[in-house]
Amino acid sequence: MNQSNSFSRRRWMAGAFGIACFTTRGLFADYLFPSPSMTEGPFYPDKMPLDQDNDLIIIGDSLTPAVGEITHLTGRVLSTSGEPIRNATVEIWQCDANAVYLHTADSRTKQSQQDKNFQGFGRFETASTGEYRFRTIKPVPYPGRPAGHIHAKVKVGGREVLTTQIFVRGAEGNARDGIYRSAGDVIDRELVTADFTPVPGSKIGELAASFDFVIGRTPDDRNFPSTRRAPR
Ligand SMILES: O=C(O)c1ccc(O)c(O)c1
Repeated sequence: MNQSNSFSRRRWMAGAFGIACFTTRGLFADYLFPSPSMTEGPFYPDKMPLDQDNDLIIIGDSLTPAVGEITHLTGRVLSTSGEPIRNATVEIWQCDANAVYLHTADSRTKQSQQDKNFQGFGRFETASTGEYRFRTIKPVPYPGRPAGHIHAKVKVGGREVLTTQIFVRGAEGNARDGIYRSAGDVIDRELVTADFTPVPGSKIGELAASFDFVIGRTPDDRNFPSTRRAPR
């Protein structure tokens, strides 16, 4: 075996190795699981509140906060390859502590129960890190919906790219909630569930919840479970 032959054989092997790595990269690449889409439900606000900021606890410059367990909901908007998505608009809406939505079909019949200090809807636009934050309340059950949940919608460039819901890990009503159960398999339910944990040192019992919105589909989608991992 002469020198050049050996050299070219090594080159060929290196080339083949490179091609093999390239072609298998798709199988072994690490993609985030896309957030499952879930129903918008009947109560996306039909009349937007004047205050649509990311603090749902205080309306305008009111001094009276909403009733409920104050929750700092934070997270990121990401692509399935883990890139932060900037200029994404995250909208959330949920019923108040008395289970009344900011929607005339709901509040009309429950006016006296409505918490007038709960904003019911909020918006946040992401910057380059894809991060968002809201101050809201821990969601409570709604008649017929035993699992408390926060509705969410993500828009990019004005286009709706995801409508989903955020559920509370360990909530007693989860197992009885038809919409939670229909989210998909156990992984899908995991992907729409967040821990609501006490904020260390908070004297008023605030909670923190972290939830990433992962937009899109993995190239291999549902075929290679080993390549899918849950958002943190
Ligand atoms: O179908 C319903 O009645 C219903 C009620 C409340 C919700 O938040 C929802 O998503 C659906």
